[in-house]
Amino acid sequence: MPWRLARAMAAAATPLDVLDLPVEDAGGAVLAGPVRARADLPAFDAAAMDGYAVAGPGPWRPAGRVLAGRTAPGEVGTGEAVEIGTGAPVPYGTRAVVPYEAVTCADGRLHGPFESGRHIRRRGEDCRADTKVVPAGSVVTPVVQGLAASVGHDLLRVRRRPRVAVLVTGDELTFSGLPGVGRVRDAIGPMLPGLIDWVGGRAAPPVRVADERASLATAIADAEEADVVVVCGSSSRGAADHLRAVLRASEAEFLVEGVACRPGHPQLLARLADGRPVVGLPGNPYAALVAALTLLAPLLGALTGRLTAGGGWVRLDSRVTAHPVDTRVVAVRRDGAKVVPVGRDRPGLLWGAALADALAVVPPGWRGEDVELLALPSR
Ligand SMILES: Nc1nc2c(c(=O)[nH]1)N[C@H]1C(S)=C(S)[C@@H](COP(=O)(O)OP(=O)(O)OC[C@H]3O[C@@H](n4cnc5c(N)ncnc54)[C@H](O)[C@@H]3O)O[C@H]1N2
Ligand code: MOO
Repeated sequence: MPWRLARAMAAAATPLDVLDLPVEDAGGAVLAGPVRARADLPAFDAAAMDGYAVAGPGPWRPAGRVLAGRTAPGEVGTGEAVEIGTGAPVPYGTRAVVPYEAVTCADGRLHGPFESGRHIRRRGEDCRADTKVVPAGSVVTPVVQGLAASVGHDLLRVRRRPRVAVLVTGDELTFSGLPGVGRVRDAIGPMLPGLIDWVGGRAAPPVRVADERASLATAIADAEEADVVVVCGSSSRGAADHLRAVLRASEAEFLVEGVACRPGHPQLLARLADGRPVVGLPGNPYAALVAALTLLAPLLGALTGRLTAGGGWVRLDSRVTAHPVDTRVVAVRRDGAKVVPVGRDRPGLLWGAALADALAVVPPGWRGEDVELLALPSR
């Protein structure tokens, strides 16, 4: 299947259910509806400077004080100056606030410039009640949490974060210490939880599965709590690769079975009989990363209802060569206005991707047109 179509297949999943979370706990979730202001902002006419609220030109006679937090601001009359703190509600009749620095005192009178409307934040001037301030599908970032609180929200309606089971196959894998003859350190188990979290899911700790058909079938069946099951390795056609056979035997429906891309062509997406998706990632770690960004990231994005934020389209260094029929996915970094290949991105090696700013999607037969960038997790 062409790379772009495979990605679109993954992105067609139906979003999960919604829940209301306290603003403080909603970080990282995706908004199920827009955030609307629940009140005018500011909610009252307020001083923007520490100084004096006045009703017209000076000189003024000092007439009391209002500090922030007061609810009854009183009144300011002609020729009066009410001392006021930034953020405090201005007294009725205020036409300007004159900052302390601009005021001098002589003969018991205050003197200073008067400019009608100056240094008053009028009710609703930042935003009116019911204005949509953040669109549905946005990620609740720390800034969104702050804004949501400013406009009066205690709870935010978000999509449930998909729970992802990660099954790591490969009898040759070791999980600590050095690789050696016939022994390969698991690199996908340590990579996936952070990547899944970054795209809005929640990964359970990776589960090791022996290269046996029955073990893989049992592990998939046991992952019943998961909204998505990811199988690492076992995606190809070798004697120890059982994923396709297990899925066929369980009457799963294949949505994507192989993608015309390099690396990562054996990746797959299927739907279990109960509707839950299974993503098969190739065992080669860089191929697994490419597949995770091709199928898993758009799938989790769709389940959370996340607005797709592409990495943008850029001009790519002409040293990159295209493949005649497959899409190439290449580790790149920005170098001024250009994007250049990092190298060290063979299927089994994460070195290039670890140094890269993004992965560039180079279509088959590419001849120098702008290419799409896939963002990589930055932390
Ligand atoms: N006859 C064919 N053989 C292969 C094809 C093919 O089209 N026809 N495709 C090749 C490509 S491309 C890839 S990628 C691999 C995919 O294989 P699997 O997904 O079945 O994975 P394994 O065979 O188990 O492992 C491949 C390779 O990756 C290493 N590996 C596996 N898991 C991990 C892990 N968690 N961390 C680090 N390294 C891992 C494993 O030791 C192997 O070296 O198939 C090719 N063959
Ligand atoms: O397509 Mo494989 O996934 O290159 O290593």
